[in-house]
Amino acid sequence: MSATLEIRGVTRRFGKNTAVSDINISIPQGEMVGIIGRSGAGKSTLLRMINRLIDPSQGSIFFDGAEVSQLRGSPLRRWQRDCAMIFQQFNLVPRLDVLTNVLLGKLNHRSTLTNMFGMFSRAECAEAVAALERLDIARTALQPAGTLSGGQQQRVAIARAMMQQPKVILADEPIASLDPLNAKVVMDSLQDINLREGITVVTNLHTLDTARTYCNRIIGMAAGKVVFDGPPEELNREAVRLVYGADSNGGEISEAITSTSVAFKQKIAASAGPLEPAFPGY
Ligand SMILES: Nc1ncnc2c1ncn2[C@@H]1O[C@H](COP(=O)(O)OP(=O)(O)OP(=O)(O)O)[C@@H](O)[C@H]1O
Repeated sequence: MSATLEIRGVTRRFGKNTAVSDINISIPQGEMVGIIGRSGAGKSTLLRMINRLIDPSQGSIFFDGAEVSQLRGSPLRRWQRDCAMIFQQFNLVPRLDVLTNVLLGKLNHRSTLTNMFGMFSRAECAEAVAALERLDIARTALQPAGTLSGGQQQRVAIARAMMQQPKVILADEPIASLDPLNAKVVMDSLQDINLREGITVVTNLHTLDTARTYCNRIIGMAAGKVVFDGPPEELNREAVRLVYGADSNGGEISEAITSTSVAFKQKIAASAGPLEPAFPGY
């Protein structure tokens, strides 16, 4: 069954500041969508509204025809299970072992009573190990999660998300804290899940080349609005300028400064002079 995520006229204000302004997006099931934009463009706020970590000030969000922006109680918990979230800082419990962290993804599937006893079934443990194996980190299963590298921790977070058997995965800057090689492993994993399970993936990304490489649709945000929505091949120089703006000297934004990929780093190193980022964080 194909389920579409619909964002209709969604606005979010914080006091007088409008973080997200009248956004309309329709995402059919199975798309891999990258949301790009400068810091403060409203990317995280948008994802957090979809998952209902915060509520819209105006507008509605629908999934498979149901208005998720109105859900309360157990239907809301079901939506938050169907719509798994991955964060830049992994959000694991560092002192708990990796396997238990992954099993925590099952909590929303179980009754409060079962959760109180804290017991996981053999089938759930086997599922968690299989999720870790798929992400090539099963050997870390009994280590405290806090002892793993950033890249490994993000893979644990993805395994935990998979335990929710989600229909949608929202990833908020999933590779922003990782070195380029770990970033690639994490993006490869998200892409594999998208392609093999048909799970919709919507991910905020700081780096344009990552969005181009992995996403079949790119949404560019600037000042809370969608200023680009299309396939990577349509994201031309003019569209990039709309999303990121001109630099402080009025010059063009170079794609390389929105990149952390190994290929771009090598290109920068080989270029004639040092490339100063026009704004920090990109
Ligand atoms: N809880 C909050 N309270 C007040 N203002 C907020 C809150 N969350 C976000 N904002 C504001 O909303 C705007 C959009 O922030 P948001 O974090 O969504 O941007 P972003 O594009 O995700 O940026 P970044 O890439 O730096 O994470 C910013 O002006 C931010 O200061």
